[in-house]
Amino acid sequence: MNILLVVAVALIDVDDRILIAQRPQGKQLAGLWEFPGGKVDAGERPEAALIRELHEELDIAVKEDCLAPLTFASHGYEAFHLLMPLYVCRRWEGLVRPREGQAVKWVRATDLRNYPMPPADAPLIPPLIDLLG
Ligand SMILES: Nc1nc2c([nH]c(=O)n2[C@H]2C[C@H](O)[C@@H](COP(=O)(O)OP(=O)(O)OP(=O)(O)O)O2)c(=O)[nH]1
Ligand SMILES: [Mg+2]
Repeated sequence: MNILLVVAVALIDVDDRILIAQRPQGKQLAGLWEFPGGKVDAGERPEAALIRELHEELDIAVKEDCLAPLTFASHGYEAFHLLMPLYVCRRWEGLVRPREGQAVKWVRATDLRNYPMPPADAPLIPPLIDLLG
């Protein structure tokens, strides 16, 4: 069994809303809403991977000490087993600007269930509701 390590983040704004992004057409799980992030490259530290992904996908700069671990997803997909730490981040530099054509939305934790997400993400929602209400 192949374990795929993916890092993701709940970016939280001053009104306690969370950023979700819609996976672009042509990608696996296209159309579903996800937490920004992506695959950790070989030899890359998870936090460095997340900082890189946030720059690539959203054009923001995040400092490592602004990333706090919250929970993780562990989910068996057909082709691999996903292990995905979820960080929270309330501070970054720059304005969120989707660079890969993806739609983004700021939503309350209690509204996350209204957006179809990958199956791995369902267990991530209660800890976010606990944190933010
Ligand atoms: N970023 C992210 N990926 C998720 C979430 N939930 C979930 O099952 N995944 C899965 C979908 C993909 O199989 C994998 C992430 O892969 P990806 O294709 O987004 O990786 P990436 O950003 O590095 O993109 P790429 O360069 O490989 O195209 O994790 C989530 O909330 N956020
Ligand atoms: Mg990604």
